[in-house]
Amino acid sequence: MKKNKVVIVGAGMVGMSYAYSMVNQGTCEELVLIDIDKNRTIGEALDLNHGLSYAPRKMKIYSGYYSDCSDANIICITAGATQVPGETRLDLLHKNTKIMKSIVGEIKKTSFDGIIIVASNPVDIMTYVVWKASGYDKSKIMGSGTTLDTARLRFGLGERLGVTPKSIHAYVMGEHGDSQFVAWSYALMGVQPIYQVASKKDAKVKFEDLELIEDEVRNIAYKIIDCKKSTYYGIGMALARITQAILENENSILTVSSYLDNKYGHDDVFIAVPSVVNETGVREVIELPLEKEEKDKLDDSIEIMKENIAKLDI
Ligand SMILES: NC(=O)C1=CN([C@@H]2O[C@H](COP(=O)(O)OP(=O)(O)OC[C@H]3O[C@@H](n4cnc5c(N)ncnc54)[C@H](O)[C@@H]3O)[C@@H](O)[C@H]2O)C=CC1
Ligand SMILES: CC(=O)C(=O)O
Repeated sequence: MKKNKVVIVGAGMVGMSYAYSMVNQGTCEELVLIDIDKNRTIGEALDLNHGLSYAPRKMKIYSGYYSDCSDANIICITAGATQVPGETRLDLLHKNTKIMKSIVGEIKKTSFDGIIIVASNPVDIMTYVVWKASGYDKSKIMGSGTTLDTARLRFGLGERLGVTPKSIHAYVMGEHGDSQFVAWSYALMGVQPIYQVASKKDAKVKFEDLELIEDEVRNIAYKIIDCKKSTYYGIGMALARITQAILENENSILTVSSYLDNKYGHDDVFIAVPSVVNETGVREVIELPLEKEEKDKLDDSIEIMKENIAKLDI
């Protein structure tokens, strides 16, 4: 039987927040850290090991090498450059493409046949790059997509409506970036459509607030980057959630960045859409009949992805 093993490539703020979330949640049995900064992985592995006395399960955590990928269930790529204030995620396109290609080159030298999760930005395009450069099955590669933005939306709506984010069932779709959008026509508070909630006379969230909330979600990473240079706890938790869905064969619906194989009228692109995630990777992309305005936004987002992919040599 295969081990329950995760390899993180990129032991920076995102990689280590993800690792810390997994140690706290007992997500996997074996956790390997890889980074071009070998010393950093040694220090991080020691630090995490010192928390194991208080963790929910026994784990093996160590600084490793690409050869450790061979029998891994999941490789999560969190390596790469980050935005500085004023930069968009798309500004990282060329720098991080180079890094993705070099990492995939190393992974390909091993007999790895598990699932790859990509978090490095611009994540939808980096997921495409990893797929193209690896030649692996498209269903076995996914990006973190808008799992973080979806969590931000649920938090923002939950706060305003006075309910836990866990009872908000709403999705951010499209690019993990400036062209993302909320599929409001499918947003629910519990079992009540948000449109219905917002139409009440004494509503805590009114129709005119929806656009403001959507803008806030779209732009909140810029605010965090201005305040503290980068964002990492939220994505760390989102990556741990995706990992759990894979390792536990959950068939959970998550807005990962998935390959569109003639879905939503598109192909040859990875973009965030609700997808069923299990031990095989993306089992299925869910094709929602979107309202026209939402479908136009998805089309625009995909167009931006394709324009940027066309600039790359992969
Ligand atoms: N998908 C999402 O929702 C989010 C994505 N990100 C992205 O995650 C990425 C990482 O961000 P941070 O961890 O904050 O950056 P960081 O600078 O803290 O860490 C990056 C790590 O990557 C390592 N690295 C660079 N090139 C490498 C290579 N070729 N092989 C192995 N390791 C390499 C560096 O040594 C460093 O330790 C960025 O691209 C950032 O934009 C950040 C937040 C949310
Ligand atoms: C940096 C980034 O992609 C985020 O926090 O959404």
